[in-house]
Parts: sequence; C-alpha cells; structure tokens
Amino acid sequence: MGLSGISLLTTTYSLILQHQSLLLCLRAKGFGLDLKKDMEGVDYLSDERKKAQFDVEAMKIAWAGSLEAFQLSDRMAKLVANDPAFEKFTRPMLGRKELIKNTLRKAAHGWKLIVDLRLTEEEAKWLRLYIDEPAYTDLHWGMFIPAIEGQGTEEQKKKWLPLAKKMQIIGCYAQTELGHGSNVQGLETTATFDPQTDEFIMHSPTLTSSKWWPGGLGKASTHAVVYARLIVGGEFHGVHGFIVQLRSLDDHSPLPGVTVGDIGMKFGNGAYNTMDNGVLRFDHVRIPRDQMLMRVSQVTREGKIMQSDVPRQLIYGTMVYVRQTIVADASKALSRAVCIATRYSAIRRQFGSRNGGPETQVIDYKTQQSRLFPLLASAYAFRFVGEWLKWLYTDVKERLAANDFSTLPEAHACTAGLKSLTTSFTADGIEECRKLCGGHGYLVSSGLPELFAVYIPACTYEGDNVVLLLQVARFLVKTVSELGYKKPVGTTAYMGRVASLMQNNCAVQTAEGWLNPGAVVEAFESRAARMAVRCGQQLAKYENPEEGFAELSADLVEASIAHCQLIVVSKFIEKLQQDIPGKGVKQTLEVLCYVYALFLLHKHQGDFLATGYLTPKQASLANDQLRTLYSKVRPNAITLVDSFNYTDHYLGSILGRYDGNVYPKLYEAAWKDPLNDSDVVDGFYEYVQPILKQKLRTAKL
Ligand SMILES: CCCCCCCCCCC/C=C/C(=O)SCCNC(=O)CCNC(=O)[C@H](O)C(C)(C)COP(=O)(O)OP(=O)(O)OC[C@H]1O[C@@H](n2cnc3c(N)ncnc32)[C@H](O)[C@@H]1OP(=O)(O)O
Ligand SMILES: Cc1cc2nc3c(=O)[nH]c(=O)nc-3n(C[C@H](O)[C@H](O)[C@H](O)COP(=O)(O)OP(=O)(O)OC[C@H]3O[C@@H](n4cnc5c(N)ncnc54)[C@H](O)[C@@H]3O)c2cc1C
Repeated sequence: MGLSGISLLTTTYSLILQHQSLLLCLRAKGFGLDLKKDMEGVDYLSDERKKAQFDVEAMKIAWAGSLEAFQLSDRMAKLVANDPAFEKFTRPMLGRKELIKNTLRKAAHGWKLIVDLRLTEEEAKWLRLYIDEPAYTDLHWGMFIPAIEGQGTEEQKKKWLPLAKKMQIIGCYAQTELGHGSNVQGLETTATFDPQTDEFIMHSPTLTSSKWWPGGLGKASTHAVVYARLIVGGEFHGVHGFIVQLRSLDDHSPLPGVTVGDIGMKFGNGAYNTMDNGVLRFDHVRIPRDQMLMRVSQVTREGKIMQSDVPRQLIYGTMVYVRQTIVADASKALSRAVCIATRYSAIRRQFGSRNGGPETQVIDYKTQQSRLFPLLASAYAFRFVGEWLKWLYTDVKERLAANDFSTLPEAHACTAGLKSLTTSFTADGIEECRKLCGGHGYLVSSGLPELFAVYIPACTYEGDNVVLLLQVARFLVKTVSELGYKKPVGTTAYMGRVASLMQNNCAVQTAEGWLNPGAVVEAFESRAARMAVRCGQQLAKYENPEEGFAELSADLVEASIAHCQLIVVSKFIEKLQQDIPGKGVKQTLEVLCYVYALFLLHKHQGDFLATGYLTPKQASLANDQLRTLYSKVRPNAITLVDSFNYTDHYLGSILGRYDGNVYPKLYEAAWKDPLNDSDVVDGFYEYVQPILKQKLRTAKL
C-alpha cells in the first residue's frame, strides 16, 4: 500500500473513533449518567502521589539508565501515543486477516516515521517497542540483521546489510523445524554443495524438516537466514546459516521450489497473532555458494571446508544476542503488569468501612502487599540485571571482534540462565497481577490478558527455559569439577571461596541484621555453592557422566536457578554501590533490593535450610524484616510505578490509567463492545425467541 493509502486509513480510523465516542456519550446519557462530566481532568491518585518519599523525576532517570536514555524513550513513547495510527484498543476483536493487515499498516506507518524523521537505529528500536504490536519487523531487525552481522564475512555484510537496513529486503530467522527445536544439531534441512554449479541445494527431505515457527516467515519475508546441515562431498559438516531468497521482489510470490505459509492461530485474541509465524519447505532450491554465512567455516570453490579460528559456537551467537534483549524486555513486561496492578490496588476498595466512610484500599491489605511488592521489586531487579547483561554482551562482542573467545562460555551461561529466570518469573508475575486485580483483571480492557498471551511464549522461544537452565548446569558442573586447578572468574568467582562458603554459617541474629548487603550476598552465595557442589558430589557417583547428568537433571535445574538468583541479587546490590542522584532515590531502591532478596530467601527457604546455611530462626527473622520492608514500600508504591514513565497508550489498560479514573472508563469501554451495538442480539429471533415462545406438550418440567 502507498503512503497516501496509509494516511487515508488513518483518517478513516480516527473518524470511526470519534463516531464511537459520540455514540457512547448518547448511550451513557440514556442511562442517566453524564460520563463526560465525571471523567476528565481529575487525578484520583493525587493523594497517593503526595506520599512519595523520593524524587520521581530522578527515579525515572535511574530506571531509564541515563538522562539521555530517558529523553529518547520519552520522546518515542509520546510520538506513538499521540499518533492515532497506532490506536490498539480494537485489536483483540479483529479477525486474523484484519489483524495482520492492521499490523502491516502500523509497521509501514512506523517505517515512514523512521525515514521522514530520520530516526537513529536506537530511536527506531524504541519506536517499535512503543507501537507494542509483535510484527515481522521484530525478527527482521532483531534476528535476521544480527545473524548476518554476527556470522557473515565482511564481504557478505557489505552486500546484505545495506539492503536489509533500507528494508529493500525483509528477512527472518528460520532455524526451528516441525520436528526439531531445542536440539539444533538435530535439524534435518540440508544444504548440499554442488561443485558443478558452485551452488548449494537447499532441501527439506522429510515432513519433520519443514521449518516451523519463524516469525515474519509466513507472509512478510522475502529472505531468510536458514539453518541447515552442510553436506560437502557426501559428508555432514554441522549446522550452518544460509541466506535464502524465498519470495519474488516483484510480486511477492514464492520462488520456484519454495513452499511457504502461516502456521495458524496462536494462544489468545490479538496478542501474538499479529505475527505471521511460518512454515517453509524447499524442493531442491539452488542458491549461490557465497550465500552461506562464512565467518565460522568456509566452503571453497573446490569444495574444501576451511575453519577460521573462531569457535563453531558462534553460529549460535544470534541467540546469545536475543536472549540478552529478552532479559531487558522481561523488566518491561513485568513493570507494565505491576504498574496496572499497583494503580488499581490503590483505587480499588473492599471491606473495612467504618461509620459509612470509604472502604479500605486493597493495596493496604498485607496479603496484597506480600504478593504485589515482590513483583515491583523484581521489575527493578530485572531492569538492573538487564543493564548489566547488556554491558556483558557488549564486552563479549568487542572481545570476539578481537578474536578473544575466552568469555563466550560465561556469556552463554549468563544469557541462557537469566533469560530463563526472568521470563519464567515475569510470565507468572503477569498472571499474579491479573489475580491482584480481581474480576476486572480478567477483562481485556485491563490490558492484562493480552499482555500475558503475548508474553508467555518468551518462556519457550529463544530456547525452552528448562533446556537453557540445563546449559547453565553444565557450566556450573564444569566449574566445580575444575576448582582444584582453575580459578573461577566472572559470575562464578564466588566458587573460588567454596571452602569457606561450605563451612561458614549465617551470622544474622536480628531482623535488622538482614539489612546488610554482605549478609544477603553471602547467604545466596552459600546456597548456590552448596547446591552446585552437592550436585557435583552426586554426579561423581555415576560411571557414565551423561547418565548421571540426566538422572540428576531436576536437581541441577534447581542449582542453576540458585546461581542465577545470586547473579540478580548481586547485580542489584552492585548497582546501589554506584552514584544514584536524586532525593531519596537510592534509599528507596535499597528497600526494593532487600525486598527482592528477602522475598526470594523466604520463598526458597527450603534450599537455605536444607543446605544448612540458615537456621529456622534466621529464616523467620528474614520474613519479619520483609513485613517491615513492605510498610516502607507502601507510601512509595504509586510513584515507583510512575517512574516507569509509561504512557496510557503503552500500558493499554483502563485499570492502570495514570489518573486512576477507572470506573467511568470501564463503564464506557463496555459500551464500545460490538455486542452492544444493538439492544437485541443477532440470533435472538432465530435461536432464543423460539425457546421463549415454545409450548411444551408435557407437564413434566
Ligand atoms: C531490539 C531487539 C528486539 C528483539 C526482538 C526479538 C523478539 C523475539 C521474538 C521471538 C523470536 C524467537 C526466535 C527463536 O526462537 S529462534 C530459535 C531459538 N532456538 C533455540 O534457542 C534452540 C535452543 N537450543 C540451543 O540453543 C542449543 O542447541 C543448545 C544450547 C541446547 C545446545 O545443545 P547441544 O548440547 O546439542 O549443543 P552443541 O553440541 O551444539 O554445543 C555444545 C557446546 O556449545 C556451547 N553452547 C551452546 N549454545 C551456545 C551459545 N549460544 N553460545 C555459546 N556457546 C554455546 C555449550 O555450552 C557447549 O559447550 P562445551 O562443549 O564447552 O560444554
Ligand atoms: C511465539 C514463538 C515464536 C518463535 N519464533 C521463532 C523464530 O523466529 N525462529 C525460529 O527458528 N524459531 C522460533 N520459535 C521456535 C522456538 O525457538 C522453539 O519452540 C523453542 O526453541 C523450543 O523448542 P521446541 O519447540 O522444539 O520444544 P521442545 O524441545 O520439543 O520442548 C518440549 C518439552 O521438552 C522438554 N525438553 C526438551 N529437551 C529437553 C532436554 N534435553 N532435557 C529435558 N527436557 C527437555 C522441554 O523442557 C519442554 O518441556 C518460536 C516459538 C514460539 C512459540
């Protein structure tokens, strides 16, 4: 569609919106309510905002990472929120075809803004984030381009990146197959070198070899990085990436030998159904030899395999990159849900009314606090560990460019483990936020059902969370087994003090004693070290290490979780050792840091007790301190979620509105449902009236 088509659509769309709100006013008046009068301009959360004990503007900067990052993100959020083309409230009601067309329209409008306003890549990334609709562009920018950047030679990058970055081609990341996802080495698609023609022949030999799941593949992509078994001279040489054109650049039809389509509807309405996850089969499709991504291995014109000195694991490098971005995204998704649940918990009142006065705000119930505040603290914890992981990834990338591969295993273990830990917790956390909002949380207009439906596949894509924790376990077991002769570094450096961590027990004697970063870190280090060493000792009893690993895998997963939780706690504490300006900002973050750590300690106290590091009394003191900490969070709760700086557009939730004007807006939204277009429902005369009018022949009923 041309750009004039897009603006016509936008105008039509805003006319529809105006028409809807007019209808709504008339209808509401019909019920004797003047909603317009009640609704506008009042901040129902202003009393809550006055309770803040810290400088909210400074906290916004601490959350964003820097003043520049805050300003950039704020500018992009407002650009999207103020543009009617990005309206999203009708999304859950659209059929699949309309949904995809709507997403294509938004992506085109987003691209027009990027070009017209000359946005930087960083600005464009935030723009796409705030458009808040999974689209083929996520995979094009998030995986296709990084795959070429990470695995292509300089020549290949020179050829393909300009085309991709100007969007003259659209690409996706085609790795997973119908029969193979986690086991990448088990992929069946073949790329056979033909020395006669200097080409690879891409082929899907079985049904299970069909590519299945790649986002953007179904309908949008013209190209893909396809992962396939390299076959040269009749021999298999491992899985590699190949750039393959799938569709004509003239009319978008599939090229000869290519069968491609969408895999069908996914969980939830709207949600991830805006994405065209696809299926792809090749029937002996030929591509030039130079379309194999050749940074790791090269195939020469003569059909020789040449290995460069980079490790073959670099073929998995795009996954390391994306797992790192997924950790940063976890804090965004969790903070959105928490923002909604916190604001609504301050508006919602139940029970406790005295002398006809108002009922109690549900946020004041200790049970509500003990469920909500750890999620709030976790959102901040994930934000800071995400920031650290980005630093780690940047460092590894620079080292790789200089052919230093020493930190790659650590980067793999950290990205895999933290991706798993943060996405599992966030998925559960969003669902908990829905429950914290009672019945209204189940309404689509709360924003929570769609957020949940969009988010949960994060536990599966980019590596199933259990499979990834098992990777961390391998890394830990290796670290433990090498302790006698190799000094552990990075996130496993604490293992170097394993003797004292195994012997020393917790010294905390009072609830206040837990407000000590050293005591907290030592508790998490001791628990993680003891669990890893215990697994190592158990493993040593097996003659066949692989058999032992499989047998003990559930325990190994728990040890990996303990290690990853230690990383998150430590990075939060390290963040607080930095200069954080603004009245009360650091002190408030310290409270959240202790909430995060002591909540985990309470939740997993079985581990801490079983490893013998804590006594039941010390565990109980931690819980006492947690209650005190919740009281400290309470006055700051609303402003802590305001500090995320989310627009109402991005939140997409009536319950989470900034002004707290929940009930009139919920009432208004109900009347926007198409079912309320008429008083008598379609189908009434066919299916309901005949029942009402029936004359029963027997008197039995
Ligand atoms: C602005 C950015 C926006 C981004 C937008 C993105 C939005 C997201 C949308 C979602 C898109 C989703 C995409 C996908 O899902 S793509 C497909 C992802 N697939 C997977 O993740 C598959 C998971 N499986 C694997 O990663 C591996 O196969 C596995 C780790 C399980 C390894 O299996 P296996 O044991 O068979 O391993 P190998 O024999 O091949 O290798 C073992 C050694 O290699 C090391 N290793 C493994 N992985 C890595 C890695 N990624 N990096 C570095 N090293 C790695 C492993 O530790 C072993 O090392 P040792 O031999 O030394 O022990
Ligand atoms: C929304 C979405 C988008 C996606 N986008 C893409 C994309 O763009 N490109 C792409 O290539 N792929 C994509 N994928 C595919 C995704 O990467 C895979 O689904 C994922 O890697 C998991 O693999 P699997 O489906 O084979 O799960 P399986 O490995 O079959 O997992 C099934 C179960 O087996 C368990 N299991 C598997 N192996 C082990 C083991 N060794 N030990 C113990 N338990 C095990 C798992 O824990 C899980 O419980 C996407 C998937 C989804 C849901």
